[in-house]
Amino acid sequence: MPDLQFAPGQCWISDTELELGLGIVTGMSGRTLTLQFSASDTIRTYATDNAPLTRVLFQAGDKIESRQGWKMTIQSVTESDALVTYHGLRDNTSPASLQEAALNPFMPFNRPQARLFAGLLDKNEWYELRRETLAHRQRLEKSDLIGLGGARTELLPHQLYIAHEAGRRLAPRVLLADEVGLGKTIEACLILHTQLLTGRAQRALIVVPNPLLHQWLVELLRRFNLSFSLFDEERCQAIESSGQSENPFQAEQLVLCGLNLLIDDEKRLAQAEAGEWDILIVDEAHHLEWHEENPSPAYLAVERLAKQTPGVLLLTATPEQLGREGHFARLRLLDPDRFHSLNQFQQEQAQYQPIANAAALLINDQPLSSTDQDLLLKTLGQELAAPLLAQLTNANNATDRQHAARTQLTNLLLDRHGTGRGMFRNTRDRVKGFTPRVLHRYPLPLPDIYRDLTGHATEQLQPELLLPEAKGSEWWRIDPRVDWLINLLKQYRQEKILLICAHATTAKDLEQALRMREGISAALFHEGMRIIERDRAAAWFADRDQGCPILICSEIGSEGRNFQFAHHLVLFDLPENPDLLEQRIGRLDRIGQKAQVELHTPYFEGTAQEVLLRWYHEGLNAFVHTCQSGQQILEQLKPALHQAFEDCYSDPASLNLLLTTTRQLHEQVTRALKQGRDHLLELNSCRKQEAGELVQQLTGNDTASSLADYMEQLFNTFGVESEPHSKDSLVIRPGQHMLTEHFPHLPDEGITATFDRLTALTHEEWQFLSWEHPMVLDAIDMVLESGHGNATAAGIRHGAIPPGSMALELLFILECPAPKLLQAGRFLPPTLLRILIDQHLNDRSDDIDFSTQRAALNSLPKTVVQKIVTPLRQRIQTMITLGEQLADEQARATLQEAIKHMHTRYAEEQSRLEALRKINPYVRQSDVDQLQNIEASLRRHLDSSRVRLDSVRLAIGI
Ligand SMILES: Nc1ncnc2c1ncn2[C@@H]1O[C@H](COP(=O)(O)OP(=O)(O)OP(=O)(O)O)[C@@H](O)[C@H]1O
Repeated sequence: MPDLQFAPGQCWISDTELELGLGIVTGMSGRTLTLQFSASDTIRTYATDNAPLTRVLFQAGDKIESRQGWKMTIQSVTESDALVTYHGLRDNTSPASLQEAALNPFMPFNRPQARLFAGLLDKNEWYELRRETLAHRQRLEKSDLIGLGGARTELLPHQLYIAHEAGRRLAPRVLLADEVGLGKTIEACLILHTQLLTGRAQRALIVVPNPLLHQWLVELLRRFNLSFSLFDEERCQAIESSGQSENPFQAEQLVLCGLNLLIDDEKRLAQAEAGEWDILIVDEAHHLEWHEENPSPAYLAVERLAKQTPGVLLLTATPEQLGREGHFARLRLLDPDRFHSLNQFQQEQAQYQPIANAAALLINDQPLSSTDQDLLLKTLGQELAAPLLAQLTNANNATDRQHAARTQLTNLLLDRHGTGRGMFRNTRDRVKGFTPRVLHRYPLPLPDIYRDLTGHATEQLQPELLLPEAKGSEWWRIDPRVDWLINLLKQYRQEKILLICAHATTAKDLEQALRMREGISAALFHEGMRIIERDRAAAWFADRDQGCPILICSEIGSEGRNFQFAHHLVLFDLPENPDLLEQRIGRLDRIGQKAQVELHTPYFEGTAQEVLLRWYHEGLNAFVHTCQSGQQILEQLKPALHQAFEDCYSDPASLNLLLTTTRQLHEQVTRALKQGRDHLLELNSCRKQEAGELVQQLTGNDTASSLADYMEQLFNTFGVESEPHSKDSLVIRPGQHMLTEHFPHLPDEGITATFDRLTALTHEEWQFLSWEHPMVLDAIDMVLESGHGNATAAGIRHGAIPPGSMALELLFILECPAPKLLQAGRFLPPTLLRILIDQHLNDRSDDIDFSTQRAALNSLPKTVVQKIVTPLRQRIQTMITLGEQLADEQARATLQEAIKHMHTRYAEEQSRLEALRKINPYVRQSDVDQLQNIEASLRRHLDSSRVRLDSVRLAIGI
């Protein structure tokens, strides 16, 4: 590079760091010079012989700005002692002069035409990368599936349906109540992911039972790349004492904390309440006990948070575990205005039956009686229902028209009734694909030590707890269940076994028994251990090679944890609560379980243990099948069950009567649930067709994804090294000569990554690169926010551009500056408008596309380009002005289309909500109002959309 001619007071700009703004030469010494970049408060020293700097020189016609802020259009330029002075009209009124050192250092210098005229040109490949990036951003912002495809998850229809439904709402308030192990955590995270990526939420608080904290933390990071801060008392104190923030909950955007932190300490709760969250997620929400007169502290805490937070997601697999009252209470947290009276709620629940019946007839393609038709007319309104019913019942209509009417009526019914919008509940029966569950029963004789124990018959369920502690004659030395367990472990030597019992004492004793009697190492998991110890125990158990064969848990192990890598579950005792039994089994019987689930239950013959086991198995069929009705039946039959515990010695025949009654009730309740409210709820929790389409679209996106090619181009341009690692994976690391100091989310040691979903699911230690991965999103921003690639010039051999002539390719962006949460991009994403003008001012946009003829483009030395550009500056400016006019015309049509699309969407949505509101009290008036406000605001912002020149490419015929 030739030596550049520098002099103090001159204005230069850094080729590699445009963001520094204008720099003034402040000193020269030997072979170095110093520049001061006042805009960025930076001083840089360069070697004079290879400084990456370009001289800033303006010409007549250019607009410049002084340090004081006044503007001037240059009329002439003079030079003295290597410094230039500009002359023109100050603010277009009085004559003025401005020395180059007095230019405003903040003057934007990454505008493409300014760079073109200043000779600050990038390589052609940069321009191409920019153009592709603009096109990708446009596609991504318009997508309706944001947040759903980027997580490391299988694309499961029932989850995607819910996440798509709720994730797109502004401030979703829903109860996620899928049966155990169907993926509520994943659903909640998908909703959260969508809310965060679309800007609908920025601050999120997740509250979970303490034992599940780490599992959540890991799932959020590993599957969703969401880095939450784990809050406990220690962390709060650390933030307070560091002075970072008075309220620790204000110090972070994404916070995960245990429920106990909030209920144990009023100060922490008040701080969390003042956290200004956009969304609150509460896991295992059935813990929030509520009675009309006496709500629990946990309930009250969450109630306070839910009042302050626009979006609320409550998760529970067993919404009715604490009875209907509890269910009502959770819905009340979501919408206190709607659910103000338990009594009214219960009455409404009973009224859904006829509507559910009609929906079932429609879904099952069965004829509608005149009573059913009347009901549809009454519930949906004449206007809507009458034409559809006519279409359905007209025998002359083609079957596909009848089918369409049937589907539409079903959709209307599902839309407008029940807890549809406020609650989702998928069941195993509908989701399907789960492995079978098999029960193995092991009758054992009741040992004498337990025979004479006085106490309540229910205490026989865990008789070991009644024995006084006595060293040397502990229960586990004599209890036949322990011998049985040792044998089982020997039988399944190669397998992992999860054991759950009701109490921590039993768990601890069992661990001791296995160790002392057989030298078997067992991991322990109970409430007396610290969370970190529990996590360690779970990890030891999970370790395939070095891990222990058995994990012994007290009841807390039965909630929320993922142990589906094992398929043997020992129910050392049985809980007296069907939902709890399902929770226990759900540790293994959950998504991801590949083998048949083996349930092992030892019991003492002729005792309450046998009664309970038979009641569950022969009465409720609760072992091999999820029992939805169990809780309700227990409420009715509890006294009879307890009586059977008492009578098992004296009157074994009474048990048969109880079993018969239970079976009958089970059938009845199951039938009612299938037909009634819950059935409607199930149908609405995953509409098969829409869910299937979502899976199809996302799978299509995965396979058609051009991400790998795009990222390769990006890596090459930025100097990031990438090389294949193994099939479907690559290693990415910072290169020796990177263009930026840091490439986003690329640590010094590099990463291994894959673009393939299946590979990502089996290799959780690798990054899953999708269009939603933070590395990709931040790299897109980096390309677009820097001016890189927005001005280039190339020599071209092209029939339409004879040697010596030129053409200008202009990339404009039509953009709607609007707050992120309005999601204007759904209608008008930043839209790329490409215009190509030749030297004779002809629009050649449709004839010439350089991107398809990259080989014909040749790079030209900067000095050559500048020699060509300088005398043609006026002409180039005219070409740009013409391009702007053409782009404006194109933009008008695009904008009209976007506004029309937006109106149609909102009109549909509004009329749907208005109609829903009339008949479904679960739809809030605020939902309808909100929709109207959003539409008005969107319209305002769309109207103020503008076209901006993003990049230029000068093509010079050679
Ligand atoms: N789409 C998915 N892709 C991959 N794994 C999944 C998916 N959905 C769920 N899983 C896995 O299945 C298991 C159950 O999911 P999750 O914990 O979300 O269920 P849950 O309904 O919250 O369970 P519980 O009722 O026990 O709280 C977890 O190990 C989870 O990682």
